[in-house]
Amino acid sequence: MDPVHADFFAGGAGEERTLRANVTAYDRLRIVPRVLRATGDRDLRITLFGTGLATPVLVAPTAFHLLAHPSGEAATAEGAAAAGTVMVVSMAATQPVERIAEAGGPLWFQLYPQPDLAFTEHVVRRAEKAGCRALVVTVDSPVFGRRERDTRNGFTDLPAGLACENMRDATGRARDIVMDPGLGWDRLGWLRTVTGLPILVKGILHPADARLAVEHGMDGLIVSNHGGRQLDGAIASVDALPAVAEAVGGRIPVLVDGGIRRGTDVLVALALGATAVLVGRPVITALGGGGAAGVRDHLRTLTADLDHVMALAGARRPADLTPDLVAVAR
Ligand SMILES: Cc1cc2nc3c(=O)[nH]c(=O)nc-3n(C[C@H](O)[C@H](O)[C@H](O)COP(=O)(O)O)c2cc1C
Ligand SMILES: O=C(O)C(=O)c1ccccc1
Repeated sequence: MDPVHADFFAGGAGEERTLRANVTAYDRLRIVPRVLRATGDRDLRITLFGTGLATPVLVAPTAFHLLAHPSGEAATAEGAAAAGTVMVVSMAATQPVERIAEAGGPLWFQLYPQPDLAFTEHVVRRAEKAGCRALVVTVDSPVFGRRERDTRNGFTDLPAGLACENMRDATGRARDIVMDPGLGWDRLGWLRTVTGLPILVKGILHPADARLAVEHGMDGLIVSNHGGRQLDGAIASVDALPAVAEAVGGRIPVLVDGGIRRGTDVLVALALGATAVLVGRPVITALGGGGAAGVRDHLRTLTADLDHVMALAGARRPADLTPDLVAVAR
């Protein structure tokens, strides 16, 4: 991979404190296993918004897959489908959602609501028609994070010949994605009138915002700091999870992403109140190294690792994972 693109994928905002914290937070969380629970074989299947999944590990929305592999997002979709899980297609995907959907599903579509409402509605319609089963609205990006690796490398845009294919308007031109500092809950209310798809808000860290998400009729939320790429210094996502899960109180599914690398990380996240987790950078690495098969194998390996550590912790199903199984190391 071009080192400039590798830096784009790997990097975070500012000092990269939050990027690191997402991973190191899991180092401080220890599992308090149960024994003699006679769990037998594990069953990792979950159902989200009516879709049955083989695993509680989903693919997070990430931009520009054609920079990682010549088969791009289509290969990621094929790999996720083979592993029996959801791929969240980024609004900054480098292939059309229709083509990605041909390669595999189930898909959800990630949206940065654009100030141009008619255009936003057009993008939503495309995602719906392509068969996407939920919308993931990213709300942690009122402005674009400052990623200093990209600044140093002079990486500002996609190379010639590549574009955000789902940003094409009626004239066929691919528009730039606008980060909108004017985005508020009213716009999510508007979006609700535009689509019948389930809507998840991505980028919740504060329990008060989690309560607002429920009050505004959101169908799910994702505890996330955008993989440390937006607000450097933001709380690690797994550290924010318990208070958010408590505020939601089981009314809607709570998902989490950021720093999930091992089965034990998934176990801890589910125990602290997540219904499912999403994985970002490891999927890009797997895509770059092995295309669709790489993505499939990565997701299967992570799921097998989860299965293994659940056996060791005395849990049969994701629902068996409760907060008492996690202690903070001193
Ligand atoms: C290269 C890259 C591109 C990303 N692009 C998007 C995006 O287009 N939309 C979005 O909502 N999140 C985006 N994210 C954030 C991810 O969805 C996710 O929150 C994060 O990567 C999870 O952390 P992890 O990489 O440690 O697993 C991106 C992350 C990376 C690393
Ligand atoms: O890099 C990102 O994290 C991201 O969200 C993004 C959004 C738009 C274009 C490119 C990347």
